[in-house]
Amino acid sequence: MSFFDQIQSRSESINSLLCVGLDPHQKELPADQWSASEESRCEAAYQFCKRIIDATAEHTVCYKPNAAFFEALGTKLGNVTLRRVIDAIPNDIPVLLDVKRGDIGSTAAAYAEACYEEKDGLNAGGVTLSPLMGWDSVSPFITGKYADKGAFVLCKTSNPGSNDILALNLQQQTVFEKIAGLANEWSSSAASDSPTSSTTPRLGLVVGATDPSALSKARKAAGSKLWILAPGVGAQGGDLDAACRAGLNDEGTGMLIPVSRGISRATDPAAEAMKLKEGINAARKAVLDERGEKRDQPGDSIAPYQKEFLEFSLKEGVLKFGSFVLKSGRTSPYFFNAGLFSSGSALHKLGKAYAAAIMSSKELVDKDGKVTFDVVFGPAYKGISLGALVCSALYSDFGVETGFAYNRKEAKDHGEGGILVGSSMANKRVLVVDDVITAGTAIRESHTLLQKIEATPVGVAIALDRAEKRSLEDPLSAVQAVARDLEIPVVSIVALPQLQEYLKLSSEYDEDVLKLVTEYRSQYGV
Ligand SMILES: O=c1ccn([C@@H]2O[C@H](COP(=O)(O)O)[C@@H](O)[C@H]2O)c(=O)[nH]1
Repeated sequence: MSFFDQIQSRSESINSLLCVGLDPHQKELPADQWSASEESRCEAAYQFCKRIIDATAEHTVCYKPNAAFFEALGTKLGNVTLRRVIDAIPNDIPVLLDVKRGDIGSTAAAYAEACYEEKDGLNAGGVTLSPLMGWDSVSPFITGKYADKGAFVLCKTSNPGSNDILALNLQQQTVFEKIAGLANEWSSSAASDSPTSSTTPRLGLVVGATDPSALSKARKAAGSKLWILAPGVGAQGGDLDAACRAGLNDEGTGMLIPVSRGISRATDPAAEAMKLKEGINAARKAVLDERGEKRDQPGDSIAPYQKEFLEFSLKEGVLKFGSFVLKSGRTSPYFFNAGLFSSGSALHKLGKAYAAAIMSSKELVDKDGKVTFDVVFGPAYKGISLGALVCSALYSDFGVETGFAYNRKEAKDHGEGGILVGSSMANKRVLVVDDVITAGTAIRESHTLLQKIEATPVGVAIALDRAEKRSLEDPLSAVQAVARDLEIPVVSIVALPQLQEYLKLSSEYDEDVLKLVTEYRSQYGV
């Protein structure tokens, strides 16, 4: 079983997200033993760790010895003691060696041997790494003969100094968000190279429990599959509830809370570990209940990605409030023009919002978390760029690999010819991506085209669903009519209820705007 599979399976079987740290600080060892000799220092450190292991084994998902404290014991026996400690850990408990390595590929390969080799190395199952030297410094730890190992890369560490570099702003995101996104990409590409083609992640992130806002951004940037190691609860003062709210994935897991001094300095480490495990589980339950309640508010609640989408749509002028006469003759208090998404940052965010909507939908993701389509199809013209953005964001944010195809409006009679370009769609399940559905004509045309080439259309993703009746005599919206006639789900990033909800929560708009949108919804909404 791979490292992260072991973490997952042990976490489930003992119902815990606790990771016990093994840090034999000099201060915690008897002073006379420390000063007597390297041998006695090492024996004291070993006994210190063994006592914690014996007291906490039933509560911890894994153990995290920090190499620094063992190196500090002495050059003769420091590493030997670390290996003795690792050997004292029961076989069914994974060992995460906190070494924070990072070096050029050939040196990283030597570090990996030292950390992982069973005979002459430390026999760890996973490690912590610095990602700042890039993919070639990380890959030796998780590919080739170490494909079953795993690594947590430093993303936004728990110390105050983590703001000096990791929180700096790049063009569209912070350094740590960039790291989170890269870790997701690296993890997927490492997994796709493997002969077993397992989709289990190979990488996780270290994001301090001391910064819940960073935790939430890192979770968003990394997607829901990567495990986050969130140190800082206990001696560093991190807020457990806030950290869980920000970092847990949709299933209320995907996060390990490592605690070292908070356990080793307790008078009863066993009781403290149990208390921590239960405290973490109570926080998980509260978060899931909170999220469940939100989900239960039919149609109106607004997810973070939806709020963000509305915010940047307003900023870009794509979404406007005012008085707009529509083709239908109705006067609408808002107007949405996706053609105005015209900057790199807006397009990047747009793709991410579509991907988040698709991955949050019950209709396009099966119960095992797999998408129900093989190819993303962008119909000409607007759908072409949208489809490409969606396909790319599904991969970068969720590690979901699909094909991409689009059509030309005019068949080409030279070169590759024909009207379809990109991934083959025959006998494949296809998701159609477009901006909005007005009358539904374009989507119906795409549907006919796909059926002609023996592709199976399985859904449509759009940016905004106006969710309004087509006419007062026809109670269905254009989206509902498409879904009914074509018998496929239509998923949107947002619909009219979220727009209304956004206005309720936002302090930026005049109350009149909310009033007009509310009136419009009650008059025309489905
Ligand atoms: O961002 C980070 C990365 C690693 N650590 C390590 O975790 C433990 C925390 O010890 P506590 O006693 O629970 O505070 C320690 O080994 C650190 O080196 C971290 O704290 N923050």
